[in-house]
Amino acid sequence: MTAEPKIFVVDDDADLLPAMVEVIEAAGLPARGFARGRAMLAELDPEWEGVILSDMRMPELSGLDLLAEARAMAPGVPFVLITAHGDVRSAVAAIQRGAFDFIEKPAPPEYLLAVIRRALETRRLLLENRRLKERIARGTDLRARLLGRSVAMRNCRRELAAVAPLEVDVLLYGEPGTGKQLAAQALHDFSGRDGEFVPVDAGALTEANFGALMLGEGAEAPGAIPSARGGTLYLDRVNLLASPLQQRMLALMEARAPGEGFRVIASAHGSINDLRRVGAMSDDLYYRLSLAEVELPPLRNRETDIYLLLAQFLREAAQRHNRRFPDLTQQELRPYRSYHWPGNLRELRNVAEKLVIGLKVTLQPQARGGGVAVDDLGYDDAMREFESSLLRAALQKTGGRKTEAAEALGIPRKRLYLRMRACGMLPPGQD
Ligand SMILES: Nc1ncnc2c1ncn2[C@@H]1O[C@H](COP(=O)(O)OP(=O)(O)OP(=O)(O)O)[C@@H](O)[C@H]1O
Repeated sequence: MTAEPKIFVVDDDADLLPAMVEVIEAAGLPARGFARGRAMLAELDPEWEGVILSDMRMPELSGLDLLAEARAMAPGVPFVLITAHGDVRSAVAAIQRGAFDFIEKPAPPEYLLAVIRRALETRRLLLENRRLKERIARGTDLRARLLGRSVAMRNCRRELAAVAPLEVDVLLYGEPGTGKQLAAQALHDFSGRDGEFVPVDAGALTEANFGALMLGEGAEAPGAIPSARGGTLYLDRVNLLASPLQQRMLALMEARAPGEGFRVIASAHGSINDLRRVGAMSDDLYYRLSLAEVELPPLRNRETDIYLLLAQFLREAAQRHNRRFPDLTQQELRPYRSYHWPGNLRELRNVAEKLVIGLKVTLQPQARGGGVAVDDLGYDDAMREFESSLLRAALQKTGGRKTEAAEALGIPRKRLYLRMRACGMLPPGQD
């Protein structure tokens, strides 16, 4: 039989062993025979979904000794001992030492098969139960890391928990400060991958430094890709990766050996479709990353989370600075819910920090095209923020058609490109 064996049969009797394997396989259960216990132990994997059936009397390693070693190596794998007729003492000892069951010789085939089927079912239920518990633990832990009770956040966590263990690359998208890097780290931690989580700012990669930073060519450090082998490469701001570098990245992703490669989690401020519309992403990379994309919702769409997050960030800041938790009146708190939060959770965290150390906080009322708190961003950044939301809105309205967007804004097409470049919406070299 070529299928993975479900039953290991151990017996030193050269006639009985093949006969038992034959009976079991005839019942549709792939089995493998071993004349020695040690040979079986060498093949035993603690995650195996099968069952061990072993004779009691064997010269090298008795059935009871084999039971003890198998229990130590793979405690969840059921072990059924075959004892001589009337050998009550061995049968009792086997059960006391954790055997699943015992069978007296000579056992009718139907009885043997019934015991094996019961043991297999027990094993299946045990593994299923464990996987279920792991899934629940993953969900609970995600809740503790990515805070928020809003429907948007709950959906987001559900999607993250679903993609975490899969062997697929992921695109996380959302406005600045919505928790993309936090989510990427959580995806890595729950992926079951043994390797490292290696973050790289794709916006800072150039043709000149790509080889050194990504592959370690001519550099002292090993490079991000070798470091992420068996783990996760977090490509932050993938929308800013220049087109030729997108091609190089894609080739490296395609060359990954199954099971040994690095998983890519990319982040961008827009969804895959947005990025394609503004021409920031090649079709090839698009198809690679479009399998799994998860949006991190903006804070203004998670109104019910604001106080909860503020309280948490205040607690953390108070602890960090060894200050007391600030008293805030209802009136002082009211603007927090209606404010636009362009910097999202990062901005809320900064505000909490200011409140704890006693600095003045001014939340500007929302302006059209995205409210911006000049206080927190500074004039230049605030203007850029305003300009990019204006450009994004025009492009969105025209389905990404730049000529029409330029017309709608009343500026020449060339100027639209220049302004998109200035706002980091176009990779260098594309116009
Ligand atoms: N759901 C959340 N619960 C608690 N803290 C959060 C949550 N989301 C984000 N944060 C915190 O907000 C800050 C910004 O998060 P993060 O750096 O992950 O955002 P980002 O989307 O990657 O930002 P950018 O796009 O600017 O790189 C971090 O301090 C992070 O710990």
